[in-house]
Amino acid sequence: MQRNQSVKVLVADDSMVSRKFIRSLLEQHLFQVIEADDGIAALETLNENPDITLLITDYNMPRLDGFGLIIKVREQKSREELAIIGLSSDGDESLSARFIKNGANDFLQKPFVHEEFHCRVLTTLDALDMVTRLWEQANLDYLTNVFNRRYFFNLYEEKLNLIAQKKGVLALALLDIDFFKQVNDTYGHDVGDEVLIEFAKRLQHSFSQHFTVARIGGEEFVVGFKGLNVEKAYTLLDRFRMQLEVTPIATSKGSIDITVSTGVSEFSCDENVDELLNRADIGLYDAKASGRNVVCIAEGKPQKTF
Ligand SMILES: Nc1nc2c(ncn2[C@@H]2O[C@H](COP(=O)(O)OP(=O)(O)OP(=O)(O)O)[C@@H](O)[C@H]2O)c(=O)[nH]1
Repeated sequence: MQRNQSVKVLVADDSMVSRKFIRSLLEQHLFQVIEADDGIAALETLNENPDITLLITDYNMPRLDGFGLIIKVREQKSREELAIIGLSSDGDESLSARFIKNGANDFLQKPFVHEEFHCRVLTTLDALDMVTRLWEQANLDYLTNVFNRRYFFNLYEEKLNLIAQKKGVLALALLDIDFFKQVNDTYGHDVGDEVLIEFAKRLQHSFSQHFTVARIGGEEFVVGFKGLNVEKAYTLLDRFRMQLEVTPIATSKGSIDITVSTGVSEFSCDENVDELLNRADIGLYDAKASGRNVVCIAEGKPQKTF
């Protein structure tokens, strides 16, 4: 029940009586309910509320019917992102199979027993939760909860091809916490973990609204700056570096001063992720060699803005 309070369900049905009835069943289980009176209104509502996780849709509706709605929705959202349950009072026995072929997760024939309705909704949402958990285990870093290496490489293989086709720009930063071994040696591995978690939070806070942040190794993180050239990325990264330097990380063993060294490279159309990352690594090597706590543009000289 507690989970249900955060679940938004969209009910698409042209019959107000039917919508109100389904709403009352869902609200008994504390779901948040939104209504739409046909397929077009449902599409608009889904666009305005990207956090809807379940769509319950009737088959016969004016303007756009249940099948048309599902086909349109599935162009944007997979079964793992948005669950759909089809409903119909039409006696056509092939409807359930057609609903599912078109992309519904499940189907219910009207009229239905309340208990069956609740079972279908809960089973569909449980399956969605399980897929989400599996996806998170495969793609998020277990310690810091930012994207992991696997996610980053998969995403960027695709992204670089698209950027090359469109002649877009992208800068890639490789960030490595300075003297991190000393943190572990002085305070213990658990405190080292606390530092990594807070460092990742700060990176996310600074960059993840517009850019991709991932942990790709022990104390190594990447940020992919799609749409930015290396100079613009440098400015953001150097601001991050300065803020980190003056804001110690609070841990269970007290505040710890941390600095970061960063290498940043700009995508050139004929390279893959490994090559781009290798060039950022050359920048990182320069940053470490020049004394750390600095951002270096790949194959360039260490630069500070002050
Ligand atoms: N606590 C913690 N430590 C980790 C984790 N992964 C890697 N490390 C540690 O990170 C440290 C990295 O140390 P080094 O590669 O020697 O680099 P450094 O001490 O940061 O020195 P520079 O990079 O040269 O500034 C090692 O001590 C690893 O054991 C982790 O998940 N948790």
